[in-house]
Amino acid sequence: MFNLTLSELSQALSQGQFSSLELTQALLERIKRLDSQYNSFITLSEEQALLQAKAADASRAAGHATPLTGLPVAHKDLFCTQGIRTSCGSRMLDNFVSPYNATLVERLNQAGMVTLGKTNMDEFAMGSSNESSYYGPARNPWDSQRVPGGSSGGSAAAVAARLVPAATGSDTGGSIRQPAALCGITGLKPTYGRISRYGMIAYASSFDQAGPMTRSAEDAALLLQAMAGEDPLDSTCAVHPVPDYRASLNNSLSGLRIGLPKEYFAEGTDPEILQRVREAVAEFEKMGAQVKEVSLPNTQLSIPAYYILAPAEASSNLSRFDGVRYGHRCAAPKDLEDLYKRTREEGFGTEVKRRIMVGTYALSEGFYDAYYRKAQQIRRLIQQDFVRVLQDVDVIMAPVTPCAAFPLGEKNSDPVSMYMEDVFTLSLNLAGLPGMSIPCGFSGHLPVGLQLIGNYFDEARLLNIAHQYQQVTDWHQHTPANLSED
Ligand SMILES: NC(=O)C[C@H](N)C(=O)O
Repeated sequence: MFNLTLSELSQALSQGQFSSLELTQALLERIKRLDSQYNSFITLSEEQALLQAKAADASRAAGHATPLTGLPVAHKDLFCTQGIRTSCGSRMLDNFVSPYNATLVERLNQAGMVTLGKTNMDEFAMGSSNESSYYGPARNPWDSQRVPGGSSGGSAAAVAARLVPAATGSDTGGSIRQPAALCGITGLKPTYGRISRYGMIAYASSFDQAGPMTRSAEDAALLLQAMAGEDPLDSTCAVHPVPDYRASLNNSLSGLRIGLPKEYFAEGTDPEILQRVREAVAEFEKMGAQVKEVSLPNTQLSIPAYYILAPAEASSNLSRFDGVRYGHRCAAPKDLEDLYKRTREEGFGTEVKRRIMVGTYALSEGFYDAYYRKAQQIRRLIQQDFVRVLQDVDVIMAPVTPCAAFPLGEKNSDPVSMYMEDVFTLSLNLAGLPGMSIPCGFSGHLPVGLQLIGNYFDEARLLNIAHQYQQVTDWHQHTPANLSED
């Protein structure tokens, strides 16, 4: 049962092959047995999970099951969960239990899903390797000496290790797609505003977007269906109709126009990765797609622009962690200033402090025009590049990452080399566009991701393209060798 997708599990539950309670117990047992190898969970919510599973079985028996009823899920530890700790991977929130659920969590609960626990992540979602977590790094199930990517590394590792069939993630500059690529799973970052951010701990509010991390595009469609849609509690959440994502999964790709941005195929990327991406594109040509080269000329400006704007927003968002209202509070403060200083000194890790300082500097009097304003102008140019190209093509295809999963510790001491990991992912966040990562082969023993970039609110098309690819290839079904005996 561990290798089944959400869609297959849903069918097995409706046919009575096993109950949600049995499935939940089996997965909890498996997590307890294996997760010391991956460190993919920060918190297990066993008690609540068993209650939710029993309730799901009861509602199925009463004839009220939805396609998600009784299916297990894990949430990245930045989604607030009532009664279950939400740490955001930080000492600052190590003791924080939210009094309410994030809208996304609430919606999946309402659909009958069972929350197994909260997954590991880079502290406050800042990182591309999961190594900045206060709870220690998560590890890649394909090679435990390597990183799973970040910041949603725990979610990706848990899904890849078959500890849970699906998890939630968030993507500010690549945090769903990059770990999905490094762990060989399917990850979708929807259009900015497609899913409510209410109850998702804010990092960079104009970029942050939640999304599903699954083993197939079909499962991503199933989860997105329940997650997407307008929310009066988040004013940036889009008022835009939610289509039936599964209805278009089997549309033909004949005539599909694919753009390959030449800036994403330049030197500096692992040649094996470029080769796998080209092979994947050839599969689409066999299905009747037309391919042409396109140009996104401002691509090389996306890293400097993002690493001004995201820290600027973070420096503002994280000012709320002051030891007064909730979270960590230093012992015996002398006065208010001492309380702020020591609380923040003790509560935040190195990368978070670095970004708060960079962001505060970029926003400060006299530097604002040189950095923040310039970066906003670049953001607009990058967005215009995409808008122009997406008038001529239906989808842009590219690598997700410049290299496969790297060894733990390799980039940790050099922030810029870590930031370079995001070179192919964060321009989408600057533009607010949707993107996906799907497995498309291997570089050595490590998985490679293919990135699909679509127009605003065109998630249905991305899911259709990914699903069709997964009908003619089996990369998404590969399992890390040490797990195949289960
Ligand atoms: N949160 C993200 O999307 C990860 C990105 N690497 C960052 O550190 O900002």
